[in-house]
Parts: sequence; structure tokens; C-alpha cells
Amino acid sequence: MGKFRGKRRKNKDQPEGQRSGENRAGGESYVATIIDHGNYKMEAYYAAQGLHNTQWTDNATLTSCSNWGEFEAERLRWRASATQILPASFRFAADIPSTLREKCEKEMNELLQVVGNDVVRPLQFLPHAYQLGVDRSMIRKDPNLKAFFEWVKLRNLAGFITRQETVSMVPPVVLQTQPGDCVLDMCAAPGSKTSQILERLGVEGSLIANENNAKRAHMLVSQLRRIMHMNPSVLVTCCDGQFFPSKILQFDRILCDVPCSGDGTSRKNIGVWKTWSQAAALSLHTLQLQIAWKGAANLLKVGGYMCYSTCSNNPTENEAVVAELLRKSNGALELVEVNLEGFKTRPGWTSWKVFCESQTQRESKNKQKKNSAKMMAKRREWQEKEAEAGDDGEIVAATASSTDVDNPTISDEPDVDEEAKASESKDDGIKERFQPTTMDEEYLIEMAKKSGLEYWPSYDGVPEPFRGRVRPSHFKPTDEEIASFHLRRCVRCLPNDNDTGGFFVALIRKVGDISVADRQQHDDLDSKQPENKRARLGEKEIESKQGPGLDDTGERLVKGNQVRDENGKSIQGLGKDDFVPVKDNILNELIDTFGLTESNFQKDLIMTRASSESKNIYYISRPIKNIIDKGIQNKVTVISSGLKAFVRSTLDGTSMYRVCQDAAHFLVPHMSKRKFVANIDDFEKCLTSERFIQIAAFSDDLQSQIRELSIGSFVLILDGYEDELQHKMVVTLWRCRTDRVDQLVAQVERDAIVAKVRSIREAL
Ligand SMILES: C[S@@+](CC[C@H](N)C(=O)[O-])C[C@H]1O[C@@H](n2cnc3c(N)ncnc32)[C@H](O)[C@@H]1O
Repeated sequence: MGKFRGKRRKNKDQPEGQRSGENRAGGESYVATIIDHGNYKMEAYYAAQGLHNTQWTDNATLTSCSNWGEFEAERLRWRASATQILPASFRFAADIPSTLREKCEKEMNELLQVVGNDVVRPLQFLPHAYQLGVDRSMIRKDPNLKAFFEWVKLRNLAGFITRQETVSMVPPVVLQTQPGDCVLDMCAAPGSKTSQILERLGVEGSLIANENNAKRAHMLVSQLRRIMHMNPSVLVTCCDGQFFPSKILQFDRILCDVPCSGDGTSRKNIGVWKTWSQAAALSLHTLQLQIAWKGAANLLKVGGYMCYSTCSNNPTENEAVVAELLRKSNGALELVEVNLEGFKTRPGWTSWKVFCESQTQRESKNKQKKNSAKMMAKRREWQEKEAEAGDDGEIVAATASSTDVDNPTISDEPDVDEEAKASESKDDGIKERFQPTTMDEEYLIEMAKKSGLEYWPSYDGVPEPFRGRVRPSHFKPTDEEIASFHLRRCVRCLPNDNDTGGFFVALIRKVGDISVADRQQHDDLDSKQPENKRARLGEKEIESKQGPGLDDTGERLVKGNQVRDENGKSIQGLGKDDFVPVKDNILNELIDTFGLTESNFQKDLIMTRASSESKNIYYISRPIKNIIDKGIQNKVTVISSGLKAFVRSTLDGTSMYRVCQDAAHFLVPHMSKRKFVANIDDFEKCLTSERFIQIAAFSDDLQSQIRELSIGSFVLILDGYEDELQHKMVVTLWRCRTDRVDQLVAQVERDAIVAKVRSIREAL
């Protein structure tokens, strides 16, 4: 990868190998200002926490830094890496045929040979995943990588590869979902980890992908569709993870990838260097703990695993949350060792320090008001310069690319409460760079204090005005707890260790039941809001903050009449639209039209939505149907499930159902009518960009079969469909009134099928 490194833009004031902001094409002033200035408070905070106290030796062993020189070199390595733009990475979908994948990998290696094969590094912890030595903008702009760029675009579109940040691939690997598992992804949008899990789950398993922001839940649905996993085993819900209903379902595996301050994303989201605040982390700790406790204590089966992860380096959001989970569980939860092959990770911390901004809420609000006009003007100026430089947002990562599954800038948008927002250090007032001169702990604490942070060694010393923001669970565990918690089993990923983003992951196993008393102690955490906060809220507000009331099983109702977006506006059509059985007359029409008469065709898996008047009909997998039957829809809002199977069509002036491409694979084995086998030439003819295809264009055999067909929907399957995974391709078509067919496959899916057909042709 060295070759490409050499091409990166150099910062004058840092030595070779430690250049911050290298390769940040465009947006120069914004990026350079931020990187050169850094964030005194954030850097002082992490130095005082001991983030730079260990280093890797030449033989890949982690040792303590024994002097200031080593400490400083480690700190600069971290700083240089955490400000450098992130290299691109991607993985092959786990559910594509291996012959196809091998062919694609060969293509990839050939295309990269022009620039030296060392530009691509396989990630050993996940087979068929790769990290490049270059970032996305460089792939796009370098003429030597033009062909590779086109290859990535096409393969991504076809669903063969998924662009995903390296560390984001870690939690699903750690979770080790088994086929057939019942899995919950508690905070799922935008869905990169959801899709990674889904690819391995198969149709025997079930996955509930939950997200509390309705808009983002919809984004999740489209991402799942985009990568075309076409798996009916997923149910997308929109609910606050803290209140996810636990009385109807228990899970084998839970992914708890919580909202966080996201300071580990500083390479993608450079704004972190400007807005970092400890108040945000302190506040998020409570939310993270509540979501994770709900998962581990109430939703996880005994013997099940929960993966807790954040893209933050902050112990407040990481080890402090994990430690509190273990503390409250009284031995029912334990940490499991995590091993990521070929990937450098550092152990979790057993000790950390609690800091908090010293400003009172009122002071910081006033300051924020004063600064906001100035800041807005500055930000606009930066943005204009970014636009002039022709940058597309990758640098500041302020905008989301609709085709990038992995988008932590949006995904990690923290749910920080007002108090924390007020304390955000939009401009923390310290203009100088953080440049420590010793690694002495007391000295580093003093530097952190100089940046506006207060420090308390224990909760006892926290003065009353701060007790709202600072809680006992923020503090490090006791010696006895350290011995029993094994917090070193948590995993920390630092940007300078594998040239990635910063990340934290912990695997928790539930080894026993958690007593009702222990469970309730935490379920009721809301009522333990600090007095000053409760006092500010009227009873009504407390009620609305705590969500709606309890249902007849004593569980909190999280299904509202309306789903609201983050601005509180209701989103039409959501919240009331349950999946319901299809009426008999419609079912009979479908069975009759498409010959769905096979004995193993399970009619009850065909469902519709209450509001759709059977216009759209879905195919739901058996495990998901079982979950629906248990009454999940009475408790949470279901955004989507299953695959669209039939749509009532008015083509050619008719009113009849047509088969949808999404669920075609699941219907084809049961169809005895309106289904034909096509050779590869005929099949490819259906994939042109033209909407209509003359029947005369097909081979004689197929022509006569189609001509005999009445107007309406039919499917073509590729010869070999039944026997070979690679040939498992189907297109949905419409026999028109005239002598032609109308192809009903959306462009993006058509492109994916074309790519697959071409790969078969090349192998012929
Ligand atoms: C770190 S991101 C998740 C990223 C996702 N796992 C992925 O890989 O694409 C956290 C997500 O949690 C959502 N969120 C915030 N508060 C939540 C809550 N109380 N319950 C459930 N989800 C929440 C955020 O909207 C955000 O989409």
C-alpha cells in the first residue's frame, strides 16, 4: 500500500508518516483549520484517560509506553491517523454463489495489478472482505483506478459486493449468528450490519431490524432492498429500543449498536474535531445503558449472546456501560473473549477517569447563543469553499450518499439530550494546540481541566450541581468488580492500529436468568432521573418522556397511533398499517391464475397490509409469520416485512395480479402455470433497457408458448434454475394485448441480473 501513500497530499508541519489530513482533496481550508487546530479538550481528555499509554512493538505485542518519547510518538500516530481520510473497504456478499465470487475476486486482482496488488488487503477476520490502501475519492479520481472504480460501481449495484467500513464489519462477525437464529438488531439504520447478518441467516432464521427514527427506518428498508438480499425473514420495526416489547419474543442473538458520540468516525466525519463534548458522552451513557439493559436483561434468551458496540473511543460510552450491565445482572451476564484474526485490537479498560464540562447549563447555553451566529457564518463560509472545491461531502461527510450502505455520519447521529447539546463545545475557547510535554498523569489531568473539564476521582466528590449530569455508573469499577468483570475482554479498535475508524465492541453472554427485581430496578431507570431534571418537567411531560402507558400484559405500549419523524411531524400511513391475511376470494384468484396448487404451498405466508385493500400482497417467511402471530404488531409499529409478491395491475386495461420480482424466487417453485424455462439467449433478451420486447425476437419454442398465453403476468426462469445455484435467475414479464411482452423488472435489479448472466456467459 506504500505506493499510494506516497501520493497523498502532504502537510508541511508534520514528519513523514504522521501527517494529519493527508489526501483530503478539496475542502482544504475547513479540513486544514480543524486538523491544525485540533480539539484541545478532546485530545487532553483522551491523553488523560491513557489512550496513548500503550504501543505495539515490532513483533506485534502491545506494551506500555515507558517514557514520554514513546507516549508522544503513539499520541501523534493516533492523531495523524484519526485525522486522515478513511481508506475504502468492501466485502463480498455471503449469499452469492462461490464460483461467481471467485470470478469477481480474480477480476478485482487483475484490475488492481496496474497499481500494485499491495493496494488491497484481505481482512482475515472476515473471508472475502477487503480494505484498500486508498480512499473512495482517490479511487474515483485516479486514472489508473478508473477501471477498478467502474468495477466497484457495477458489482456494488449487482449486490455482489457491499461497501462497508472495516470496523463496521466487526460486530456481525463477533456475534456469530447461526442459521436459524432469532436475531434482534436494536438500532439498525442505516443497515450495513443488518444486511451482513441477514446474508448469513438464511430463510430458517428471523431478524427483527429495529430503529426508532421513522425516516431512518425507511432508509433501512430501502438499503435492504438495494443490496437485494431478497430475504423474507426480516421484519423492520420502528420503536425506541429501550421499550422494545419483551413479553412475546426472546432472541438467540442481539446486536446493540447504540447511538453514540461517534468520535471514532473522525476520519469520515471531520466535524467531530469541532463539536466533541464530554457532556454528550455522559448523557448518551444513560440511553446506551437503557437500550443495552433492555436487550440483555429482557430480550436475550439464557445462553444467548449480545454484541454491544459503539464507534466511540470514550470509556463513558463503552466500558462504563458494559460494567454497569454486568453489575446489575448479578452474575447473569458475562463477557466473552473476542478474537479477530489478523486484526490488531487492544483490550478494554478496567480503569478510567470521569470528567465533565465545568460550565453550568445556563452558562453554556448563553455562550452557545453568543457563538452561534459567528459559528453559522463560519460554517457557511466553509461549506461554500467546499462546494467551490467541487467536493462531494466525503471530506466533511456532511451529506449522505444514498448508495453507500455504511454511513456513520448519519447513522451515528447521537440522541443527545438538551443539556448535553447545550454543553457541546462548538468553540471551546482554547485556540492553542494540545501539546503535552510529559506523560505524567497529574499533569495530563491538569491539561484536561485547563480545557474546561472538571475532574472527580469518585462519585462522592461530585458536587450537587453536577449530579444531574454525572452518575455513579459513569465511574470505574471497584477492585472486586475489576476481578470479576473481565473488562479486558472488551475490544478497542484504534485508527492507527489497522488504518480504520475507531471502534469498541463487547460480546456478552447471558448465563442465567435475571431476577424480576434486578430487571425492574433498571426498567424503571426513567423514574430515577435526577431530581433537578424531574423538577423541570411537569407530570404530563414526564409521562410523555417515558412513553405511552402500559398494555394489559403490563408492558409499555410503544406503538403509537402515529409515527413521527425527528421533528415531531407525523408520517402519514404509518403506525396503523398491520400485516393481515389475504381474503379468500383474492387468494383463490392467485392460486387459480398462477397454479399455486402444490401441497407444500403455504397460503398463510401470503399477507397484505390492512390499509392497502389487497393492492400489494407480500410473501412472509414462516419464522416471521410466527412472530406476527404472536402479536408483535399490537406492540410495535412494523414498517416492513417479507417481500412484495403480487401487485394488482391495470396494465392493458385489466385488473389482475402480477408477480413481483422481489418474491419471484419464493413463488416460482410453487407455480404450475404462467412459468416458462428460457435459454440464456432468450433470457438475456428480456433484460434490455427497452420496456417492450417483440415476441418474434425469442426462439421459436418460447414464441409459441408465450403466444398461447392470455394477457397478464408470467415468469421466465433461466435454464438450469432448478439444479444450479448460479443459474437461479428469474424475470417477471407481462404478456401484452399486442404481439409483445412488457418486462417488469426495475433498472437496478435488471442490471444486477445482467451482471450475473454475463458472468455465466463468460464461464461457458
Ligand atoms: C450507530 S447507529 C446504528 C448503525 C447501524 N447498526 C448500521 O450498522 O448501519 C445508531 C442508530 O440508533 C438509532 N437510535 C437512536 N436512539 C435509539 C433508540 N432509543 N432506540 C433505537 N434506535 C435508536 C439512531 O437513529 C441510529 O440510526
